[in-house]
Amino acid sequence: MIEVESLSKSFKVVKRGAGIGAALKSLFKPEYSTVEALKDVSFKINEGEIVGYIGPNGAGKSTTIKIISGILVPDSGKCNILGYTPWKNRVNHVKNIGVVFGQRSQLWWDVPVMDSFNLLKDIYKVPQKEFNDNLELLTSTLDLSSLLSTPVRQLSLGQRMRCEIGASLLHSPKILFLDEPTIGLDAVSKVAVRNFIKTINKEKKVTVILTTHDMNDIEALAERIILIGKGKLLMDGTITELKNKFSTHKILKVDFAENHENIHIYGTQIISRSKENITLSVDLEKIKVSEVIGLLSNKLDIIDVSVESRPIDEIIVDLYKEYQI
Ligand SMILES: Nc1ncnc2c1ncn2[C@@H]1O[C@H](COP(=O)(O)OP(=O)(O)OP(=O)(O)O)[C@@H](O)[C@H]1O
Repeated sequence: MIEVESLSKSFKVVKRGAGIGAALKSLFKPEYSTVEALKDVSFKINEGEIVGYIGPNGAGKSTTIKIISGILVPDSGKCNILGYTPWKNRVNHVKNIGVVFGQRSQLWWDVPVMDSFNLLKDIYKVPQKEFNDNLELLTSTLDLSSLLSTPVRQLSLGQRMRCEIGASLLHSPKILFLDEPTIGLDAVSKVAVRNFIKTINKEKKVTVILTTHDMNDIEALAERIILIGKGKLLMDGTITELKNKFSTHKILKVDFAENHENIHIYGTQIISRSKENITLSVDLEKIKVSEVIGLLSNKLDIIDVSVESRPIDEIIVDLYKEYQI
């Protein structure tokens, strides 16, 4: 469905020093340097996937999204999305895709949201019946009814983002590119946006490419992640593979009836303890969590047990460290 092959893109930027002298010099005698934003990036994405496209600041994520949505032309490489090359067949390509840039609005600032929706209907030539059906679905699932008559500039960030996502789907695209869709949203709005993305992926089979720094978005939505750093594609795999690779420890919390025993179990480290509970870090390469629970239950009257994996944010930090990005 989406085939990207050896994409490369560099930007020529003017070198600038600090101060007025340097500014004047760069105006009259500019010196240039080249930023290689993408170097030989290739991947394939199948219909119905939700792929998290991640990497640190400046990695090349937005550049990729801009190229595959047809906004930017790469220096070299190929891209085939549902039979079209985005930057060559823009008119046909944009009918297949919806794009949301969390940091930028596609809605007209001073007019009510509904007017923007109607304009998009005309731009994309959406048949009236399809538009009405989509509008009804989007209004109910994204809770837009009270927002449609409000000018965009009067909306809160969360309200605007719900309208942006609605706007991107009015023409029933098969693919959705989301660039930081939950940036700045509160917890409730984030969950609402995530649930909505899951719903349209399941029910309408919309394929989603999601770039975000919020690893909870990735964990909640994406089964597969593609990691990019310094313009290069570094890893392409499932979240489970990633977790297995970096989750060498689990946190085990055990509540028990009062106890005074000293607990020493091979492969574990005590993080905290009191009379009624203990928190252990379990080294999975040395011992299984179930074995630790078994050993503890021989000695103690256990009331409750919980096992936690390492938070995904910490795993990503390790991942970035491993690739030195
Ligand atoms: N229009 C431009 N002109 C010059 N350099 C650019 C331009 N757009 C991007 N770059 C450079 O290309 C590199 C990749 O930028 P890009 O915006 O794709 O990164 P990103 O992964 O989306 O980062 P972030 O997470 O910070 O949004 C950066 O070094 C950036 O400075």
